Amino acid sequence: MASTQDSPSVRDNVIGQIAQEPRPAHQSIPNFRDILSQENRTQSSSSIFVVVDGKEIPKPAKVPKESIMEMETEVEGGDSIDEMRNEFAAVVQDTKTRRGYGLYATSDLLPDHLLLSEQPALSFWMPRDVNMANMRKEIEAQWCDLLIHEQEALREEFPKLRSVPSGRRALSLFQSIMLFNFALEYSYSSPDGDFANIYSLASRINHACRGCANAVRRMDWYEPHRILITLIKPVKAGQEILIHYNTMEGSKLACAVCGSMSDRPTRCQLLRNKLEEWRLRLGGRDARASVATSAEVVEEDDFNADVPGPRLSVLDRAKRLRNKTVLRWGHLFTREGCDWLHPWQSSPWQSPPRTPYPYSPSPEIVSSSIPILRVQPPTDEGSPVRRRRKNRFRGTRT
Ligand SMILES: C[S@@+](CC[C@H](N)C(=O)[O-])C[C@H]1O[C@@H](n2cnc3c(N)ncnc32)[C@H](O)[C@@H]1O
Repeated sequence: MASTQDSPSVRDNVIGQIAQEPRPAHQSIPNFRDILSQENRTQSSSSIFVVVDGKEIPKPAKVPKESIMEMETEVEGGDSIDEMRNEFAAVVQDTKTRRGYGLYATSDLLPDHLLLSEQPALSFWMPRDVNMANMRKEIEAQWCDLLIHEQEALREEFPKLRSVPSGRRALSLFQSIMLFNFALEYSYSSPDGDFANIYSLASRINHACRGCANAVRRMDWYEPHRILITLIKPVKAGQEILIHYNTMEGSKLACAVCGSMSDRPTRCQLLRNKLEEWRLRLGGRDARASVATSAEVVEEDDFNADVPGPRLSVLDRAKRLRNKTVLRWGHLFTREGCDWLHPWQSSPWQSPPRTPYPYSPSPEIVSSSIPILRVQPPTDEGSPVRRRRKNRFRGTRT
């Protein structure tokens, strides 16, 4: 991978360009979304991140688009630092709650840390102009198009895929529906809305309200749509990583931390956030650590918004009311009755234990080797799955 340390970052360039352009008086200072959309329009470049000794160095890079495929082949196949970072930064574990599996940090990290930078393990092309039934058939066809060992690897990775057989030319209606539901549940829509991307680690992240989420997501505009998960709060080793889904699906889920059904935290959580902020301030730590400023979260999340806003059915509203009541009372109980607390909390009022920073990883973490799924074996011409799928749909896309 070419060293690009000295070159200015794409975003800096964009900011520079925006600053140089004469701006009409009525136009406000460009916000984060403007900068991102400018960046996305910079067709010939891509941002690359590199990690050295477990620390993220946002590597400013301006890479010609032609060389991106080459670099990614290198990353997919070799002992990439990027993969190492993902592997060591977070692990999938059973939350032992109704949330099922979740993603947990393996070390103590501060806000703004880029936790994951991951390529999709699988991406389904989602034609926009077809109805749900046809989309299900389309996804079924794409699944049947995969090689058996790719299907097997995915089935092993995601327990919810175990009812979907491998090596078949077609699926039964039940299997097809299971596959479709899996795709809807685990995928992040690409920024252009054309692909539903499923990631080994990022697709395991559970939902929290905006105030309680400790990370935000962003996705590369270009294929293969690498997802970037950045922390907005300090996390402790063993703490669950949570993002605000900001989708219709997310609006039906209770926040994993405070139980709020809206995108705002409960008052109790707000109070805890405030107390935590002051605790850190008094301790001379970075004050912005505790509470993500809503503005930041909104900026990043809105960029990823899949739907304009939640529109709940009567049944969903009734469920929401029921959950709200149950979860609110749950706060009165201890950890056993209150399964959304973080592992370090024995009660909702307890502050996280302090650990010195920078964190030096413990020997167990360094020596643990969590296999990373590589569904697409690297070849000289890129991934066979993607190539085959592209050929299949060539000429059919509008
Ligand atoms: C992207 S998956 C997350 C990983 C999933 N928990 C697993 O077991 O693999 C999204 C699904 O996780 C569950 N989930 C996520 N956040 C949740 C929450 N706060 N409360 C309850 N369930 C949640 C929901 O079933 C949702 O459809």
